[in-house]
Amino acid sequence: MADGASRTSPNIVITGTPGTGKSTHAQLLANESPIPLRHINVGDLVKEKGLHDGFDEEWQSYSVDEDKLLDELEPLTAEGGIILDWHTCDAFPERWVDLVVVLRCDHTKLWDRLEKRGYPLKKIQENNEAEIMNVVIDEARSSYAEEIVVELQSEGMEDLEGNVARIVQWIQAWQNDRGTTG
Ligand SMILES: Nc1ncnc2c1ncn2[C@@H]1O[C@H](COP(=O)(O)OP(=O)(O)O)[C@@H](O)[C@H]1O
Repeated sequence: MADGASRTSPNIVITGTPGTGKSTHAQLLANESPIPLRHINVGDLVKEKGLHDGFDEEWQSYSVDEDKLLDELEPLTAEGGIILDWHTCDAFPERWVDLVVVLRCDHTKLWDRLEKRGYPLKKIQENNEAEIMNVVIDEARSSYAEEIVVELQSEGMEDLEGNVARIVQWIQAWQNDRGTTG
């Protein structure tokens, strides 16, 4: 069974309330990483591969079939070098994951981002409240070892660039620790 010790590239989860900047971070990280990383937008994968039990009109979201999702992701994560971009993280087994980045954003900024995205008011309120109530960071801390969970602010471009530079440094250190560089 593949675990962190057998991977030559790390698997990185980028999580956070919708609108905190997961996809933006994941794309920049995939571009700037010293090793090839594949960005998987889990929400898009669920839609493309039909890994759900239908669309919930009230909440404007898919009811994800987690068993199907995990079966789809298992062989990909076994190889390593994956960025998992999703608004929740506790479904992913600990053995898959080397680093969990939880993005945070001031709730008024988040509200504006979600409004621009055209979300219905109910969905904006739900997500805004989740950010205020620390839902995703609490979930990450209760699902993974403390030392692999990193909480980062994502409010401006300087945050984005600094966060990605920090994750790149972490990747280099991860490789050095395992003697997989060069
Ligand atoms: N650190 C940041 N600085 C400025 N704008 C950001 C930042 N992070 C995200 N955004 C903007 O917020 C919006 C939502 O970002 P996105 O990456 O799609 O979020 P998520 O994947 O978490 O739903 C986008 O318009 C993006 O450009």
